[in-house]
Amino acid sequence: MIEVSSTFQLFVVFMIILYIIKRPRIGKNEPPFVPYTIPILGHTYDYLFNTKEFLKECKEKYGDCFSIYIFGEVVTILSRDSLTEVFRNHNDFDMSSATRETFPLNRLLPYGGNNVPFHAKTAREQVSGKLDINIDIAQKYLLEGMEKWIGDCNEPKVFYKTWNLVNCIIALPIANILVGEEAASHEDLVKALGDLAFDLGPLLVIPPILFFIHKKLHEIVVTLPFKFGWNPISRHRNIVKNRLSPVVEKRLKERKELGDNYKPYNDLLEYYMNQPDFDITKPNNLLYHIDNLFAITFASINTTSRASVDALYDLAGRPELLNELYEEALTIDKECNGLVTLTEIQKMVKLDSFVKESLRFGGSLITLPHYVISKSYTFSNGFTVPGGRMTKLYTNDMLMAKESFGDDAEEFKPFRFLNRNSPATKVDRSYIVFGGGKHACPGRFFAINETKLFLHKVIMKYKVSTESGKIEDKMLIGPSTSPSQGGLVFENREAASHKDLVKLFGNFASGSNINNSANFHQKLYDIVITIKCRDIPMSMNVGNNGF
Ligand code: HEM
Repeated sequence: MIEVSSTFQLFVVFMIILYIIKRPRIGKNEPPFVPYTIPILGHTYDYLFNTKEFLKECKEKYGDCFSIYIFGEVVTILSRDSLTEVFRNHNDFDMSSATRETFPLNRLLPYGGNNVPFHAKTAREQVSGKLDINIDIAQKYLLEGMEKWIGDCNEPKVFYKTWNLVNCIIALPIANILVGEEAASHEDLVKALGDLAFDLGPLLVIPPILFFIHKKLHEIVVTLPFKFGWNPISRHRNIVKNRLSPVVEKRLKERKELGDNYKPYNDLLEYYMNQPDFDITKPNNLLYHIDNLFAITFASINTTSRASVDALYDLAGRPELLNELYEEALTIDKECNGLVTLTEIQKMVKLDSFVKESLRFGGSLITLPHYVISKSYTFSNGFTVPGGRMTKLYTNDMLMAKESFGDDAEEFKPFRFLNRNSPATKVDRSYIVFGGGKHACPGRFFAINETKLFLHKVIMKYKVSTESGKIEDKMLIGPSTSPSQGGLVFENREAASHKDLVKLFGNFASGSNINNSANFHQKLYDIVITIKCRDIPMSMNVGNNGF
């Protein structure tokens, strides 16, 4: 009994000390601080479990820029103009150090991988900068991946873990672009790269409860399992090392033997091999380059597959949109006989607008944390935040701004950006899906084109619908979202159309369509164009088509 009471006393003393140490200290001229009632916990509960309403209320009451108390620290939430200032002033705000706190990439990739400017240059020059070549590779392997993981679907097939499915398909072309066809012919390597981000994903969603005591504690606890054998990174690193070593050796031998006649490979591995610090005779040098490869893998595969799966759900819940995009796809596909190049992707203007709208509706409320790294920063609205302050961007508020997207900003309008000289890759003050300013995502040109190509191939081959028949909502996890896990139904277009045709004539023969011949003609026309009777002009009107 005495032991219980002394433990309790100790706990109370600990909490009092914690309260005193962690008391929010708000300086002069800071953004308004939102009052709270529960000591220590502050706004943490509302931020995690009532995020949408909580942030909305705060913004209505305190304006675009306000501070809250979560996980034992004061965090300043920024929207609209003050958010834009973060992107414009990269010498005052830093994202890497802020992200590292909850996602210690430096601990996960101990050999390398932390040189962000190098990855930005790599993505800009080698991935987005070689779009022509990379899109050809993407086309070949997207088709192979779709064949392998989705299949023919002559009978409708329902998929549930759709993000994983799409991630497998997206990983295949990206792996080929990163390490080349020879290494990427090994399934275990492609799987290692594809799974990398998913295996690390759980780290991102662990709420940093230990921040209440000390920030470092969270990192120690999160990386603890790695020390006891649970380390997805080292497992993947071994696979990639085993597959890349012989390829690297072969290329080095070719370089030596062929000299000036050596024909460089068009992949990122070749780029790494051309770096002055590439020397596999040095210990851990190959591991250093593999960690660099992991960093770019982490930035590219999971993000692109997320964009693609979100768009797929947005499409599947809207059959009329699918039909409209199918018409555009069919016209373009006919022009190039199914062999799509960058030029054709650029002609897919409706698809582009839809992808942009789908990304705008990503749904995550708060993203892109940044630390104030200068002594202090004064926003143009006059508020000052001190150095060392964590700021978080209320991106969803900006993406739903009526001032930028019109009065219907909160409505999903797939062709909102059509004929507006506003492609999905364009970053501007309010379209911040890819960040902004100096650090705006350099991989976005590739990501958008690959997403469009993937959707094009899916639209051409399948009828996609949600199993529920409704538009599926994303799952809100605190301030972030994850794709719906509702079933997606894939059905081969041609097989479905043949069945529809048999059914239509069956009904006609039994007389059930006899009183509605316009309806019969329209249905017949839809079916015929779907079966790729490509000589029928798309604009042909049922009223005067002579059926
Ligand atoms: C739809 C897919 C993608 C989305 C939504 C996305 C989003 C983002 C965002 C929001 C940032 C932070 C920007 C900022 O700090 O202002 C970023 C940075 C970055 N992204 Fe992407 N990204 C995608 C695809 C890719 C791809 C395919 C690559 C590589 C090929 C890539 C490479 C990078 C790199 C290297 C950075 C760091 C840039 C820097 O700090 O200077 N991303 N991305």
